[in-house]
Amino acid sequence: MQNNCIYLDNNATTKVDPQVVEAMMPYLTDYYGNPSSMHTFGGQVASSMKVAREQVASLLGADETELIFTSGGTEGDNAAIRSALLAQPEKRHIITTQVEHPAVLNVCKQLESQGYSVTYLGVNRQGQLDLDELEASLTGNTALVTIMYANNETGVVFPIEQIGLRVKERGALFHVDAVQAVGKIPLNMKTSTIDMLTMSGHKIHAPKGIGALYVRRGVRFRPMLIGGGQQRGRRGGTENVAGLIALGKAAELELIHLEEATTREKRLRDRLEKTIISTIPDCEVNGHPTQRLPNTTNIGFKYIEGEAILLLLNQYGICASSGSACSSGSLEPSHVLRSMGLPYTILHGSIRFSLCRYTTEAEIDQVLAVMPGIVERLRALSPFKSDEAGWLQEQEQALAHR
Ligand SMILES: Cc1ncc(COP(=O)(O)O)c(C=O)c1O
Ligand code: FES
Repeated sequence: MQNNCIYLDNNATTKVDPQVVEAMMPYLTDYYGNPSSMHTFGGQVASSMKVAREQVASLLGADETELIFTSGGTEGDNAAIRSALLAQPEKRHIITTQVEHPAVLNVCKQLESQGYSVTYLGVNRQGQLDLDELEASLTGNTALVTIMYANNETGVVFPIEQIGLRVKERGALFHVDAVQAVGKIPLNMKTSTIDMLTMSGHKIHAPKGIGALYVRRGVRFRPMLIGGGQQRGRRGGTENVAGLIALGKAAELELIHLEEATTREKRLRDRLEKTIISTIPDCEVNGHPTQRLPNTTNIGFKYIEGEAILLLLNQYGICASSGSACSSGSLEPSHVLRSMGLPYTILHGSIRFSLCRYTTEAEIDQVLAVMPGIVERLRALSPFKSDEAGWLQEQEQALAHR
């Protein structure tokens, strides 16, 4: 297996930090007791879990009792949405956006088939929401507003607190999928309007399959997993102890590196992005120039296929992506870029680079060294440019009719 690549796909998943591995290892070997057991052997594990809970709580500015450990982002999103509806059976309306992760969108679609009505807010060309549209959609029947903090594909950040104020005015619950924001944006639940917030371990250098859902004290929670009384009855099942310890350590490290994410990573991202835009013709950044995560850039290269760029980058040992990990490979253009109303050529020629604290100057240099050649090579082969106008019109029309 190849593991010496230049890894610029950190929004898909991240490398587990060696300190995280070290912290979790004893819980896979020596400390295997059940945290719910009466004996000291299990009790020790329960104490370590409490420390992990406090570490995660610190990263979110939450109280440790407000956290439910989950299997990751997908479970957190599902549990939050279902809980909000079960807790308010009289309300039948949900508001979300067109650019959410499938863990929210597909749940909403299923709920529609069960009689709920769902408003999918649109975004503009820069990926931003219209807050007036949100306000106009809110009614007394709205049970839940579920909106992501930052988009996984473009990195566009939504004005979550401004949204939250409007949601609270109308008495709806506010859930935020912050899977991509945690560790990249400072969060403080104590001063926030957010009622529930989803996070996932594997985006912050912890392993896959662990995450947490924050539920504000006082917000009624209806569990999705019902079983033993673990996690104060809010998620049955013996805890993923090693994963949980890992999440705690990863959260502690994210807090230490938060400043770095917003300075060093951003500087590297900006250099990558600016150099590409200024040296390669016919390309542009997708998403708002500043309301964006510090580590993400999504760039559209006209007249070529994003997948083709990725294959050539891969030959140089560079990992990037087009769209999101779960839908790439489908060749369907990204639902996020489509919602932004991007023209056909950019829609198909877009790729995402997402950095992390391990990304180096030298790695960015290497990407910058190969990108112009890759784009030039593909454009030379591209049938699009020769009969650009006619071809484009055809494609735009085809898309409009889907
Ligand atoms: C915004 C967002 N939400 C949810 C998820 C799902 O998280 P997980 O893979 O932990 O289920 C992801 C992961 O890709 C994501 O980017
Ligand atoms: S599950 Fe990660 S991008 Fe879809």
